[in-house]
Amino acid sequence: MRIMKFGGSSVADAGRIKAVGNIVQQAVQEGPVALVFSAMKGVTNSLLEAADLAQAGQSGFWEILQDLRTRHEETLGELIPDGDTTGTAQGVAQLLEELSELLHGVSLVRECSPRTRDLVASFGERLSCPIIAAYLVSLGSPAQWVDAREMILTDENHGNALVKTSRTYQAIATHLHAVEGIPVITGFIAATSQGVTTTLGRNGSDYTAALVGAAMAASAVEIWTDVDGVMSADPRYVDRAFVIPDLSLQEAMELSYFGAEVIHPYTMIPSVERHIPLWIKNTLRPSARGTRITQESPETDHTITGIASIENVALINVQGGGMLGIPGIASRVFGALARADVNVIMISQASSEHSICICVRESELHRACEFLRQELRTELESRRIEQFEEQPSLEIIAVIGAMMRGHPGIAGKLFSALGDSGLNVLAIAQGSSEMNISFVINREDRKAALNVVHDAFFPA
Ligand SMILES: Nc1ncnc2c1ncn2[C@@H]1O[C@H](COP(=O)(O)OP(=O)(O)O)[C@@H](O)[C@H]1O
Ligand SMILES: N[C@@H](CC(=O)OP(=O)(O)O)C(=O)O
Repeated sequence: MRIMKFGGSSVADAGRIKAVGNIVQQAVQEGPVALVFSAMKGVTNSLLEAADLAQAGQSGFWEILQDLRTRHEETLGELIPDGDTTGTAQGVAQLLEELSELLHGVSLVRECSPRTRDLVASFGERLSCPIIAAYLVSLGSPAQWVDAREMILTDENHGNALVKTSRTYQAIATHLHAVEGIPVITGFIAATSQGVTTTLGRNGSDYTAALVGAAMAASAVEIWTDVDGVMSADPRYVDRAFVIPDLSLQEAMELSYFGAEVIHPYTMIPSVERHIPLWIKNTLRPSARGTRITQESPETDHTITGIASIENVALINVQGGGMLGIPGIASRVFGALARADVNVIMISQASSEHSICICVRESELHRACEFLRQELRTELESRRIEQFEEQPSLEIIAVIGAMMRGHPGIAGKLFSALGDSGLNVLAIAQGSSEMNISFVINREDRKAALNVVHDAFFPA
């Protein structure tokens, strides 16, 4: 069985969905498939924006609701202009009515808990899948849409729920074996054992596909998107970015961790466990080979494999001569950030141990500093810590590659290229795996730095 996941870019409008229909009809000729779909492009962002507006008591969420209604009804009409879409249209209308009541409730109580946010975010996939399933049926492919909340079991960590994999694998296998025809599965969403809706983290439909692949012992998991594969850098910023033909799972994890949103970091885990190859394919150019991701480290004559970047990050710099003698200062810093539920993206510590530099998402900067100042208030008052500096509006860039391990001179080449271009580096870190070197720069230097590094390691 092939698991084929189509992201928001592949179902952005009726035209894209028709291209997906052609790809699916071809695939079905070759053997059994199960399909995973995301919300139409931009819908999840709109839903989360509507939740924020409703929580703030701003009426703008009504316009978003109306736009969603129009977009989904028009898409259904364009896909099936002549067939009977009454059932599907009624289902879409009912979902949108439910969403409307939910957002109205949020606006009345001026509160949107992480649990409620997950429920709001879930409507994107719940709207797209019935429409796509109805379209495939209209093409003569016996498709049946499946609500993944009935199969994927998670904990209660809303927004980034942890999957209970063994029970999930059993539930997926049981559920899908009962589906007649082609399963059209909602990506991104899941549920707790109490049936409360959760989500797998942004970009999480890839992970859904990998879970389905693992549960069904698939021959391959294919991530269909709008680029020819995993590229040597984000093609939106680096014109000379090229498709990486083969990637190891570890390299793919590093690239996705450091911002290559083309694939969700957790996607690789089920594949590692079950030796299932992952493919990144282009819905707009299905004949292109794509990128194959497997356990093996492919042969390459490049010293690095790719470059990734994470935008909207911030640095917290804690510095002071008095830090030298403070036992466990680092663990206290990490303890405070853990209590703040802040994810540390990168850390670099001066060898003199008198400074610690931490990189976090900009959206978590305020909370991180609040908890850190609380934890270090004694040292701050006694001036043993002299400096506590926050730097927002930054960017992390990482160079990644299995061949970097034990290959001297990469850091030198990287930072001399940046220095020669007058690009200032604010912090540096190297992963213990020696498969990545990451550094922090000002946000406005992002495009220049990505191209300088790409030219340095992949000269024309
Ligand atoms: N290294 C990379 N290789 C390929 N695409 C990348 C990379 N880094 C960032 N991207 C961006 O990721 C996008 C695909 O991810 P996403 O927008 O989530 O697609 P989908 O909606 O299909 O899930 C591409 O259009 C590209 O702009
Ligand atoms: N719709 C969800 C899940 C997802 O994976 O979307 P996409 O496949 O478009 O990245 C999101 O936007 O996060």
